[in-house]
Amino acid sequence: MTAALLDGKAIAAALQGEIKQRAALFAERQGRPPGLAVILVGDNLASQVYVRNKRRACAEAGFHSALHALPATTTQAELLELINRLNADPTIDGILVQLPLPEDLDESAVTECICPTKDVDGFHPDNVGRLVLRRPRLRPCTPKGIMRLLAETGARLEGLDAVVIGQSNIVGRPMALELLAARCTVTICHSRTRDLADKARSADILVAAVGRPAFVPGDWIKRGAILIDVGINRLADGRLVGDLEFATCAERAAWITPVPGGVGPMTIASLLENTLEAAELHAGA
Ligand SMILES: NC(=O)C1=CN([C@@H]2O[C@H](COP(=O)(O)OP(=O)(O)OC[C@H]3O[C@@H](n4cnc5c(N)ncnc54)[C@H](OP(=O)(O)O)[C@@H]3O)[C@@H](O)[C@H]2O)C=CC1
Ligand SMILES: Nc1nc(=O)c2c([nH]1)NC[C@@H]1CN(c3ccc(C(=O)N[C@@H](CCC(=O)O)C(=O)O)cc3)C=[N+]21
Ligand SMILES: [Mg+2]
Repeated sequence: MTAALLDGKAIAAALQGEIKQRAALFAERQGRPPGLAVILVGDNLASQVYVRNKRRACAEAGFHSALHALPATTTQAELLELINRLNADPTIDGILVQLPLPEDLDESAVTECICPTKDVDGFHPDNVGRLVLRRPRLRPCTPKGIMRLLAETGARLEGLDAVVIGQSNIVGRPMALELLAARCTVTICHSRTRDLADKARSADILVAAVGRPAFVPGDWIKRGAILIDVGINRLADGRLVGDLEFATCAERAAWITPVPGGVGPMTIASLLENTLEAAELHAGA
């Protein structure tokens, strides 16, 4: 078997086309477009690339976007003051603070300062709690985008064995909750997991969110599995690769996401979708 490619780039482009139309309708009715504020603290190079991609997507979809690029020396008080100003700004529907933050800043205090209806990352405890309770409002972008990719396979998810490698707040945990809501049987693995290869081999759906190049070899893959590669790893030669050993994994799987062009573009499409949903909440639409 050779896996079919789950083309995130193409699926995200189609989604963004629909979002653009909905945004135009919103702007016509409300007299303003949906607005996203992105806060970037310090000069992390990868973060600059992602932020550029996010702002480009906003422009293409007809959203208002405002970049707040702050120096690495920004204090916690200054950052919270900016967030409070954006919380009160009626032209801004979504606020995204690019992570990771420089060491001296407190990520959870910053996340909790964002108004939950403007939390387009879905990281605020209110939104996390809502996801746990299966009454989601704003859902974390990467897992949300992945659920859309899974829908594109046409597979019936109910009852499938899903294995998530990685338990971070931004990817692994919300991913597991999304899969559970779809009534998969979910296993979450991490750096202390024993017999990881066996766990992976049991997976009908395998999501790798580790951050190590080619971490998952082909002989960990069940034949016919759906493989989702979240990892974004920049090699010394400049190439971008995922967490899966792509060629050997693709030999066994039914579906596989490429890196680049898989999960990354879906994350950005979900961010736009969340910003539009937040705008609709704010407009009472
Ligand atoms: N495509 C996209 O849209 C996005 C891509 N990413 C990428 O996804 C990757 C993961 O991101 P993120 O979740 O933030 O990363 P984190 O570093 O926060 O989490 C990595 C997870 O992998 C686990 N892990 C590390 N080593 C092993 C190991 N040897 N065996 C099993 N598990 C292990 C860690 O376990 P433990 O908890 O025990 O330490 C942790 O849970 C990165 O490459 C990141 O760049 C992230 C966000 C969006
Ligand atoms: N508050 C916050 N929200 C995030 O959503 C968030 C974050 N912080 N910090 C970092 C991670 C990472 N992330 C990515 C988004 C897009 C691509 C993306 O566009 N990837 C392209 C290629 C990008 C490239 O060329 O480097 C692709 O996979 O095809 C990747 C990674 C969002 N994150
Ligand atoms: Mg992290």
